[in-house]
Amino acid sequence: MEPLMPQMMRAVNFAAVKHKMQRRKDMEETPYINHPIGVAYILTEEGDITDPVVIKAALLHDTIEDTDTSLEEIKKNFGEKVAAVVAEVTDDKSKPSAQRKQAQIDHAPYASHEAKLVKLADKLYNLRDLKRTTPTDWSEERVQQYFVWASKVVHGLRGTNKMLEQKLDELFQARNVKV
Ligand SMILES: Nc1nc2c(ncn2[C@@H]2O[C@H](COP(=O)(O)OP(=O)(O)O)[C@@H](OP(=O)(O)OP(=O)(O)O)[C@H]2O)c(=O)[nH]1
Ligand SMILES: [Mn+2]
Repeated sequence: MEPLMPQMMRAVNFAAVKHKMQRRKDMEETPYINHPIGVAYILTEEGDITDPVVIKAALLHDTIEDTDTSLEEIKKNFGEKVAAVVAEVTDDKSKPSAQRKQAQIDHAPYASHEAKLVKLADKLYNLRDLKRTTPTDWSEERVQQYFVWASKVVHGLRGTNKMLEQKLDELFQARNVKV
């Protein structure tokens, strides 16, 4: 087995190369790669997660959805397990947004433990990002709707990681969103 350090560096570099043209929707146009790195960091730092499959999947979680990356490419470079988790957290972008949002709510309870961890950290990052700054062209109502929707997805992810769920609940409660 290849040592862990080069394995992790390959994942972080792959994500950086794939997301290099992409920016977040905030006014500062933050580099998109801050998000997948931040999601992986939430898992190690706040979730106490050390499973390399989960951390690699977190680093790679938006590559298929948001870049030209194929599932085959993830398989070839990172193996079947990581690819399966990334596939599980990838929205079908050929579907309209409302259907994709509903699908996340419907599928959350049936996701693997690994995929649930990535989804919890992804939501935690994005909700914190909404607290930090509002994406350009989002109304206050849209922000609130995102919190309400995220709480429904998180409902289906419960029983996975106490610490992450606790921190998500604090964010929902601060917005008066029922948990
Ligand atoms: N809060 C926030 N989100 C931003 C920003 N820039 C990009 N995003 C991304 O936008 C997505 C949420 O925006 P929506 O309009 O609801 O989703 P959509 O792009 O998939 O239609 C998230 O995708 P995702 O990571 O795939 O997660 P999810 O929303 O599908 O769970 C998030 O990562 C930003 O500045 N702030
Ligand atoms: Mn994401």
